[in-house]
Amino acid sequence: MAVSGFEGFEKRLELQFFTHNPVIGIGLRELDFQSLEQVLHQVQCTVVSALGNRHFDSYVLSESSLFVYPTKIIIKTCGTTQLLKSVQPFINHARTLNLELFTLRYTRGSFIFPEAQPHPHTSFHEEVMFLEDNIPQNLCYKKASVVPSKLTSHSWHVFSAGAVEYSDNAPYTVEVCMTNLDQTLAQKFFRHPNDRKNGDSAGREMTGKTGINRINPNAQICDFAFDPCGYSMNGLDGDRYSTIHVTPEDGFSYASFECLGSDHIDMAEMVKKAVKVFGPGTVSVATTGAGDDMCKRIKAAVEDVGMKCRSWSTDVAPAAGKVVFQTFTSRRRT
Ligand SMILES: C[S@+](CC[C@H](N)C(=O)[O-])C[C@H]1O[C@@H](n2cnc3c(N)ncnc32)[C@H](O)[C@@H]1O
Repeated sequence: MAVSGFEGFEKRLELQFFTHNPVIGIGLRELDFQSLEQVLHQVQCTVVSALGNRHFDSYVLSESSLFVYPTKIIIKTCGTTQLLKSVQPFINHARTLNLELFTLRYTRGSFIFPEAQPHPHTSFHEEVMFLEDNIPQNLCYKKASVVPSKLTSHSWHVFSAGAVEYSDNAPYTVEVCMTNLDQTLAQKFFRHPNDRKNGDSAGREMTGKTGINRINPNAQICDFAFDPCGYSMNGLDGDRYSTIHVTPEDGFSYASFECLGSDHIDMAEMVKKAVKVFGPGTVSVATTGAGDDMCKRIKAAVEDVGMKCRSWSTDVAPAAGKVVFQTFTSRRRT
């Protein structure tokens, strides 16, 4: 944990694999728990809770979340974890299952405590160099971008690489980062001393009391409350995941909401409900692979809960598609 405070902003890595085998079966889900733990050990985090369904496995980590699909891995870690150290081990494990990497996407916001980050995360430049050194040569459609905003402390860092160009039918993702949480709402993510609960039961209680369970009522939820404070959850709704992580400590409070998009869910409504849970002073929304209509709907939904859009920036990467980065500040608190 950083000396100055806990770094809530996550680093997120998405790895997509392909196989020449026409029958994929459970693919990467075949990796045993011990192998996953070995990779997580290099990243410097552990599994605290797990839940799977017919489509994928989800793990709540001591620092955020891991999702394993048959041909895709999404891992998101915060604090001073060394996320990019998982790239090579995951590629090697996948090879044992005849799966080859064909796209990689790394994203993160701007750290609150950048000076506390260890190698290979001391700067975006270092992260990009490390990635370039650790991905196969055939991932030739590459781009690194820092997508700016009008809020100087918020920019969106994206590195993507693919063996093929981005295709429009890939699902879109929405990554919401919130800082300066309303103190009364953040207090709900502190445990009561001597509550005689474990991380799972205290997490379940927070999920209900904060309204997180109403963001997507169809989702199965795997939740965990840290001691004395902090909360993480993974939501499973068919083949779509969602995830929330909360650092409630005043001075560096942070919460994130992330969800995989589809035509079957009202994403804008979900983002709106998630922002309402935390009453943040600042919100950023990074949408990857969605159309402008969806981004406009999300903007309107966030503005509906007392936020004002301050900036809207766009970047296009050959392997990731269009990235829209929007920032908002609270009308109430400015
Ligand atoms: C892992 S959670 C959520 C992470 C997420 N990226 C975020 O900051 O919203 C982090 C919160 O849990 C608290 N916490 C308590 N014990 C922890 C532990 N053993 N490992 C990581 N975080 C812990 C931290 O102080 C922080 O408030």
